[in-house]
Amino acid sequence: MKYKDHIEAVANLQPDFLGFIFYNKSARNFDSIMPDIPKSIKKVGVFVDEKLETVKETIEKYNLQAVQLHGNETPEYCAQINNVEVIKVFSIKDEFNFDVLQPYEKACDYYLFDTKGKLPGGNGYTFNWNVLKHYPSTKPYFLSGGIGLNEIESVLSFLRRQESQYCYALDVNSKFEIEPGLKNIEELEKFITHLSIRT
Ligand SMILES: O=C(O)c1ccccc1NCC(=O)[C@H](O)[C@H](O)COP(=O)(O)O
Repeated sequence: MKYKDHIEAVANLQPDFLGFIFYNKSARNFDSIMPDIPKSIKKVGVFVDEKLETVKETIEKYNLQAVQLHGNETPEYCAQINNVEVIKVFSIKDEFNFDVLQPYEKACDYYLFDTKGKLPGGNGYTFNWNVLKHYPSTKPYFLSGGIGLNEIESVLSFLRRQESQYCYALDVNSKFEIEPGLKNIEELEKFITHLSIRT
């Protein structure tokens, strides 16, 4: 299957967001022609401490609707990205000081909680979601990090708990891959089906 057809197969699953990695140290770095994707799906550019100008140019070039920032981007940096949604990523292991969110409250649209690991993203491990019992904000957040088919029961259990009140989306990646950048469509389909029938 051509890469373009593969992306279209993922888009056929009708996710709310579809991420494209713009980080040349990643094995998933996107350096291709953007296929036509239904307008209902937001195309997300994933960046790590990228130059603001490059982020803005990439938004224009690929007509992105959101950016996901995995580096040490400051609130001031986030605030300078206009006309698209800004998802600021925070990496968590066993503990997290939620005070760091306060300066970002006005500067971004969503938080994304990922697992701290060797790489700035795509590490394939879950973090201790109990940490989110102390989530102090009302800003919607994405839950991410190591979520795969084996996590369905724990995700469903999490979604029934109070700390998931502001959980807006689930972000999945390496646990659904045949190889970096190539998703397993059947497994993604299973995941979506299980979650939409049983929540
Ligand atoms: O996936 C990458 O290669 C990557 C590299 C640099 C920054 C971010 C990256 N991925 C970001 C994601 O959105 C992942 O979905 C998120 O980190 C969770 O990944 P995984 O643990 O593999 O589910």
